[in-house]
Amino acid sequence: MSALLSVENLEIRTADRVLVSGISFSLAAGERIGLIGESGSGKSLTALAVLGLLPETMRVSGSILLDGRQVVGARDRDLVPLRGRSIAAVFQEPMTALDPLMRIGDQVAEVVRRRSRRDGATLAGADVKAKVAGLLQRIALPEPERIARAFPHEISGGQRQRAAIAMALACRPKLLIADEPTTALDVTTQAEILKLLETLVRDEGMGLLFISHDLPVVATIAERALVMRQGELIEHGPVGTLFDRPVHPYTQGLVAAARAFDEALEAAL
Ligand SMILES: Nc1ncnc2c1ncn2[C@@H]1O[C@H](COP(=O)(O)OP(=O)(O)OP(=O)(O)O)[C@@H](O)[C@H]1O
Repeated sequence: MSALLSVENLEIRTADRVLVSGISFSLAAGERIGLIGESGSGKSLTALAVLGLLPETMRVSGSILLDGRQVVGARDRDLVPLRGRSIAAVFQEPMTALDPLMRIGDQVAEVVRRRSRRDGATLAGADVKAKVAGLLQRIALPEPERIARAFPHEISGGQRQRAAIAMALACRPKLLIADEPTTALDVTTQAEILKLLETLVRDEGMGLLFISHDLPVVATIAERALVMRQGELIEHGPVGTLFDRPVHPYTQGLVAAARAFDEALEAAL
């Protein structure tokens, strides 16, 4: 089976610094991969490269084949059809995806309309409304009708992230990139959003590239994980193996820290 995403020897540099180098991995349709590493290790830049959204000042080399299309070196207008149909993203701060001056329901409706136009269909107003209601229901928002009428600042951070997820879902992408989607939320909301993402990705058969600095969080949602450090990929494998038999001292440190945290938590209970 050919990969949905295949990254080979990716290098990202500015005029005077190599920020990411020698990254190679592939992701099959429906597969869930975690990208883990400390702050500044190059996770977000790798994700932005896959989305074709790196700042213009950065030079990219290597190959990123997404759904059969080469992203490296592609013109932005050639990538527009890929975004939304093949790939969508959810970021740490939901306000990056939301328009502060537009009601939540209208924003989701906009994506539903755009997606159906790309499929060559024009939906009637009532059909759009029904699809928006269905999406808001699927992301388990309380009072979906009130939230559909609300502006982003009138709902909570967790609700905003759910709305951003609804917009990504409305694209029906083959691959979802989730870059630290729960970091800005409190612990209970984090767990709820993780569960929601996991269910949706499984139900839709979407591929997932889940970025986090938190190994236990990655372990709950991904099948395989890639560990990055200082712009390089230092270890990868099934999450169970990484947890039980980490090879690189950095990964060993991550596992030890996660275990120590678990033990401290248990002792406190
Ligand atoms: N626009 C930019 N210009 C120059 N350097 C940048 C830019 N964006 C990121 N970097 C640098 O590239 C490196 C990788 O950054 P990146 O954002 O990918 O890290 P990360 O692993 O996602 O970190 P975090 O977990 O903190 O988000 C860092 O050293 C960062 O300072």
